[in-house]
Amino acid sequence: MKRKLGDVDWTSKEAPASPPPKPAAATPSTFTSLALDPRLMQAVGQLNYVKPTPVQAHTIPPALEGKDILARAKTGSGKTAAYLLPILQRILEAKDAADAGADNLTAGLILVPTRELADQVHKMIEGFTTFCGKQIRAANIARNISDSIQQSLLLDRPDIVVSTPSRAAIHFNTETLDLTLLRYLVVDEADLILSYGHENDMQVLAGALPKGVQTFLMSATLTDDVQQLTELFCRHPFTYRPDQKAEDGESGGAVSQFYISTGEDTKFLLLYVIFKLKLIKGKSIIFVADVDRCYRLRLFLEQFGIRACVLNSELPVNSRLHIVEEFNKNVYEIIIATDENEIMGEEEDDEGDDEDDTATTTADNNEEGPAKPKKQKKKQKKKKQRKRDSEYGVSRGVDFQNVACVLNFDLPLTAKSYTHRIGRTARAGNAGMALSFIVPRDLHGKHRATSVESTAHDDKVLDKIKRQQAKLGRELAPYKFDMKQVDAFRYRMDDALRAVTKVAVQNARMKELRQELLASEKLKRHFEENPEDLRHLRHDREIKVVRVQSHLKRVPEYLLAKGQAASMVQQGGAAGGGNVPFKVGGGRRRVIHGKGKAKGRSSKPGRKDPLKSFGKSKK
Ligand SMILES: Nc1ncnc2c1ncn2[C@@H]1O[C@H](COP(=O)(O)OP(=O)(O)OP(=O)(O)O)[C@@H](O)[C@H]1O
Repeated sequence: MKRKLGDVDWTSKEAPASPPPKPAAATPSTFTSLALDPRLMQAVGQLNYVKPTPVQAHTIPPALEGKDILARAKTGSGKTAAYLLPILQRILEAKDAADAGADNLTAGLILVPTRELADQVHKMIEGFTTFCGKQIRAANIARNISDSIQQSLLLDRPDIVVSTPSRAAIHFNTETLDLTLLRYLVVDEADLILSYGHENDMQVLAGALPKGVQTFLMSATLTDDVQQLTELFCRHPFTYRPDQKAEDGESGGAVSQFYISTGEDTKFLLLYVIFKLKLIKGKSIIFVADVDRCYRLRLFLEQFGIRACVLNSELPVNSRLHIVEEFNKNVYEIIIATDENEIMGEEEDDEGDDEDDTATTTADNNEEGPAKPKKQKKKQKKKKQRKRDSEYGVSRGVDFQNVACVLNFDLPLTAKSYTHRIGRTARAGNAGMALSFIVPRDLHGKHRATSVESTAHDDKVLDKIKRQQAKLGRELAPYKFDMKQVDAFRYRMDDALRAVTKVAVQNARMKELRQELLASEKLKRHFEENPEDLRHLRHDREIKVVRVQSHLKRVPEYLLAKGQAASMVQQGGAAGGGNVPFKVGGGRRRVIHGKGKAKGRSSKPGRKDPLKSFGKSKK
């Protein structure tokens, strides 16, 4: 266990050899056949889990036998329960058998890269232990609470500690986190943990583990980092790494992926049309390149009466957690998010990167990353001055529930970021769509809305994404709007965009931050005491820093009348490009696919193509 991260030769990207997963026949198809404790089974039932997902079915049995687990399974496939259930089962067994000291030791340590994830995992533990009385106690020490509270939580020797590596290492060093009797270690989002700058902390923790700890490494992609951690923490792990096509087929819920080639200004136009006419049915997450862009989009949409929340590393952690919580309760329909930590961490993918593309592993690479052009470095330096939370993460691991569409308003800089972003939809077997705006080289620069550096790379990144997705048997299809119809909305877009000046964006950013800092204090109490008293605290209030143009809030009839006959969408050229993605919902509704040749026709009888009927919209 005392090996150093740097000791390992990572020239091969293959995971260490291990037996292949057992054949499907040997895997349990129901939770009952997993023979879990009745208290856990009751919770599973309450959570409406009908049967184990493939990763759960394959890994829970060997985990219950005490084997180390290395699991690579797609985003949203249920990896959290795949490690929590066997750990909880074994802790309950130990307690029932009145194992010496079982009541007074920290048996499980779960390491996650971000605070968002720590919160989520802790909530899942609470969910699974609902019927265990006080038998199992878990503490989340990544939370924004004072050191003294963290210490008192740890001194109480919770059965399970959920933490980021840095928090865990701090408490280990001050001897408040006692790992001497640890039995289970989980590294969740293992492909990320090093790229979040946790290398030194992982090293400290690896050296602190007692012999015989059972390790779980869970990841959506297999990178060199995962391999590095495997060597460091695992003993001949049982490896679950299904063929991606089979995985999609088995678990359902693959993401339908589309892209639209467009100019920078037209991105705003399409955004306005898509959301004002409610062309997407259900909740959406819009990803943008940086914090300013969050507010630019929010102010832009606000002028049309479209409310959205922003989510970025600048907001206090309590606000961020509350926003995700409320979004999952369907209080909000649109989140505009940045994933700046990922962008900072991995500006450059190597040519030919695939799903296993390499994340950087320097301890502080949230800020530095690999060598970059001077201009980029300068920009980063500027960003560094802003107060960012390096343990913020939204595109990875966070369980946004029932997201119909991930809209990449700005394309990410790497294919890996793309994979994680689109993983926020089509979770737990649901359908979902990813739509990406691409600014091709020839349209780059022909705009005045804003200059975002990332757009200069869109062509290149799109190629990488396509190659990566093709390897997984998935495809990105072009999607074309009938721009004649869309253009009828352009002057309104122009009016709105003109009002969103740089100063307005800065004011909005400051105003929001002030408000959220105030809210954060309330939220702190809320999280500690009573979750019910903050229903009214909304994060999508109008920011009101630009002049009100009330005419923009409604769409005149004459614009809608034009849409009666023809669909606003022209079907795309590539195979599968005829899909009409814009009717994706939460729950278990499936994407409606058009037939491809017939304009906008739904493949399901009795259901209308929403784009075709947009002329009748009551906007
Ligand atoms: N057996 C199941 N049946 C139904 N829903 C499930 C099941 N297992 C997990 N889920 C739900 O699926 C969603 C995704 O699970 P989870 O967050 O564990 O996925 P993940 O694989 O860790 O995703 P990511 O890689 O993005 O972190 C959660 O809302 C979870 O409650």
